[in-house]
Amino acid sequence: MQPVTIALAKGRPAKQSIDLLEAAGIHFEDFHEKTRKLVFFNKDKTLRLIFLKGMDVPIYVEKGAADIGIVGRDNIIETEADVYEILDLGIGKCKFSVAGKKGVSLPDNQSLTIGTKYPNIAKNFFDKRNQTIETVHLNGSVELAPLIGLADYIVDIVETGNTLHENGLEILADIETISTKFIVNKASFVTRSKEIQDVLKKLEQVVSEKNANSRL
Ligand SMILES: Nc1ncnc2c1ncn2[C@@H]1O[C@H](COP(=O)(O)OP(=O)(O)OP(=O)(O)O)[C@@H](O)[C@H]1O
Ligand SMILES: O=P(O)(O)OC[C@H]1O[C@H](OP(=O)(O)OP(=O)(O)O)[C@H](O)[C@@H]1O
Repeated sequence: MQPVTIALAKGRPAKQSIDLLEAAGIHFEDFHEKTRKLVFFNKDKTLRLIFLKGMDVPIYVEKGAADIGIVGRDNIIETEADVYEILDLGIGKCKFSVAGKKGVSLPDNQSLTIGTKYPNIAKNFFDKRNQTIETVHLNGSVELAPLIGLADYIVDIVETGNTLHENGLEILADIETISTKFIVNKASFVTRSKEIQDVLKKLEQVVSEKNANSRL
């Protein structure tokens, strides 16, 4: 039998995701924080872990190249992947916001230029306001765009708000909250149900214990 493949997003929440798997008793051999390897197996080779860019995780899962994905909801919404979103892992918590230079308002009656890593999310938000936008698709340091005059506003992730604050920007509207999700390929959910439920139940247990402890 093929191993069940778990696609895990590299980047910020990767360490916390691995810690959750470990706490659930799911260990991958030879894995260590500084490794450059991208594929790992558990001891009995029933599970395979692959590391990839967050934006690629929902694609791998939708196409069945991975059965399970552990990835930020930002990537799921942006890619519009057709997958089951099963469990909120309670990590990687942040939100999507529209921001601009301090003191500048967000007009609702004119076309705007928006700098963002997430053009679909930006477009969907402004579509709902019946507002046309031109997006400038950026790959990072998005907060620079309004400062340098590349775009009037940005749509980006905000966690502490420090990056906005330190660059003289402020939130003008909140779009939605984000966290890291456990997603599953729709066909695998049926064909590999037993193996997937086994991983899911272990993670659910760890997440609910963490939530209970944080309420104490
Ligand atoms: N400031 C933040 N606070 C909390 N979670 C964040 C923050 N920024 C990003 N995230 C979450 O962590 C995931 C990975 O973010 P990170 O910025 O580390 O990715 P990255 O690897 O730099 O991105 P890219 O894939 O664009 O190179 C995001 O998809 C999002 O879900
Ligand atoms: O509200 P804060 O806690 O300041 O976090 C928000 C920042 O974190 C993310 O960027 P990241 O650090 O991933 O860098 P990037 O510019 O390469 O996307 C995001 O794009 C913001 O810039």
